[in-house]
Amino acid sequence: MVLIPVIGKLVSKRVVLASASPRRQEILTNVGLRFEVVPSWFKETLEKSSFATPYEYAIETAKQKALEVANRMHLKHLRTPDIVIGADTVVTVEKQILEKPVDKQDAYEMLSRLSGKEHSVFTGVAIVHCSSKDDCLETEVTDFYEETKVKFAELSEELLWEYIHSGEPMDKAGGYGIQALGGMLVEYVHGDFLNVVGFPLNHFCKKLAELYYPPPKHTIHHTKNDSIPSVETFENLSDGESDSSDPMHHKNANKLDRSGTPLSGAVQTLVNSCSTETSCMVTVENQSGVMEYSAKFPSKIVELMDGFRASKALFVASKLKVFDLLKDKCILKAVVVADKVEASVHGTERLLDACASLGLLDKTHQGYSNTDLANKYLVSDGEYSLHGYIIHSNDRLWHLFTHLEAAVKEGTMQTHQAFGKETEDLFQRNRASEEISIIGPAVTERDKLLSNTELFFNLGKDSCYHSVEAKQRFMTAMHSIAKLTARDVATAFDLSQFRSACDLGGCTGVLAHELVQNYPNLNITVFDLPEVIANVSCFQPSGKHITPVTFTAGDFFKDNLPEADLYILSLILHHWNDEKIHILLSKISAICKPGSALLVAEMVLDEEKTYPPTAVLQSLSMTEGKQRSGSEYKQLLEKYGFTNVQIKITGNILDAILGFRKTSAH
Ligand SMILES: O=c1[nH]cc([C@@H]2O[C@H](COP(=O)(O)OP(=O)(O)OP(=O)(O)O)[C@@H](O)[C@H]2O)c(=O)[nH]1
Repeated sequence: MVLIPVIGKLVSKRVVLASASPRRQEILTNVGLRFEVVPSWFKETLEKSSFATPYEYAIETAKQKALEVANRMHLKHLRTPDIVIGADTVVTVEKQILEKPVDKQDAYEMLSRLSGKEHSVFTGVAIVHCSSKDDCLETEVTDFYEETKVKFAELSEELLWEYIHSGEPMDKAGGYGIQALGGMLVEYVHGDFLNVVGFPLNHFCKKLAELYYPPPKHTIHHTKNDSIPSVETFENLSDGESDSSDPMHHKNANKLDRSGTPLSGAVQTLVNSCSTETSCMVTVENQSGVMEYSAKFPSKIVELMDGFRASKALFVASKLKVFDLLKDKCILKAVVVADKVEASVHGTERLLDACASLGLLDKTHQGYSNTDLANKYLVSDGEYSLHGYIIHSNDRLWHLFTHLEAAVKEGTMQTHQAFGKETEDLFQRNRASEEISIIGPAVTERDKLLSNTELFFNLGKDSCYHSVEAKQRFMTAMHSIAKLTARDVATAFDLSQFRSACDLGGCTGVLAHELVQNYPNLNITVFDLPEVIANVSCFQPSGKHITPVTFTAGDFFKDNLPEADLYILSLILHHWNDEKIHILLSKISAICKPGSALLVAEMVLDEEKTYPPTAVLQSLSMTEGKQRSGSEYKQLLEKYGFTNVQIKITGNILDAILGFRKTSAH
């Protein structure tokens, strides 16, 4: 979901695509952009020889297309659009610019020129921001171009004419459609494929990111990401001042913020599917020149309404270990799966079909098999398995969230309603003792039983978690999330200056192991409650090159903390109330020597506190703690004597915040 936030910046805007090209419409619709289509009347008749380069010609044509639409809409007193997008694609070969063929002969000449050669495809794009002042249209144009090199195979006369007679070349720059039959003519493509098709989506998103997010602040560092388009390009961005969706407002922006983003990994993929807008408004002009709008399906709302069904299908398939059955390229028919999971054939078939529709399974006439996504994240013993977290979501969070209405009305967690009277009693007892604990550093019995594992999952205070089996289930859930996030947290900053680190509430030690991998000279201690430490052995990585991590049992509210140059709080702060945070951060601040540091890993909210959805939705559990924005984390760390606070939006579930201890105590 890395792209969605950038596209999402346009959600509240009236966006118009000034193009009749169905390909451009499709490319933009596919990524969830909501827009109207108003084809441009601008004639592509600019004098090519007056442009020094083909891309300048393409950019200018794109600009004129967009401006023509902006002006026309304004003049006709239609509500002025916020943004008009224009594009123009040309092909160049041997210094000649080729546009769409005018007839078959023209197509023949174009394709003959391209045969056996490499050529360039340029698409110029113009993004025109419009505003209306004193009834005058004001525009601000941002433009760019993208070049892709394409090599054609040698084309025989017979093939050429057959292709031309297919009719495909006629509305396409250079006389071919790479996305269809024309793809058979192509030997290689160097660069953005979609640019050839008519719209350079990747570059467009980068441009939006530049426009809608201010330049990086000195306090926010950017994180590498090995996927393209990368987090670096869209993700490690910070929103601006008051109106984060207006590029004009970003020019002087200097507040800390996170990008919008999602998401990498399976959890983010799931969240993404809920944050996508896929409806598209098409505008057509009727005989009397009046624009008519026809709204397509409100897919986002439908997706949200169906969200619970999709979640439950995933949960049940995971619980029945369907994805384990179908791992290792195994293909099974529904009847076989039903037999193995001891369920009805009828029900299993429906469940498998649901999973196929959600992109978790592939269905062929041979049967069902895991998609790559399922193989990576849903098989229970996979390296990055989310199975533990999914089971936890089904067994615990699902029940909590069925009481959301009451939770909202009362403003409290609904653990007692969800899990029964016994829980309620325990909850009450702990509430009382918690109040006492605020006065001093003592913690409740319940707190002692909880590690950050539980806190992250908003488990609340219910007795079911006292059993060893239940604790291991939590730890498995926590472990799976840590596996997904540890790498990005560990590499968010250069930590090579530190010799010792202590991960407070570090649970099974996933982050600790990742840190040692990256910094082999780092001695790291995981400090967590005795009940947690007692269960960590089965979660440890094996192999001869694994550097050991030290596990120390203790309570970070009560006991002395191990000495270290670097303290780590991963998924701790968001859970606790201000009093508990005061106790903890005062303690860390006091033990930190000048030059040592505190690394915090949390989901960092944007300044409006509406992004990322994972964090915002988690707040609905009504725990005592809260999610914070980048500026709030900065302030919090500074309050406890940490300076030079840096924030990295990783693009993963967890972001990273690093602060250095000042020379004198605060
Ligand atoms: O491989 C492919 N190459 C090009 C195309 C399509 O070609 C046209 C390019 O023409 P232009 O940029 O002038 O755009 P129009 O279609 O005329 O629409 P406007 O309203 O924007 O002027 C474009 O449609 C590409 O998609 C292709 O499909 N495959």
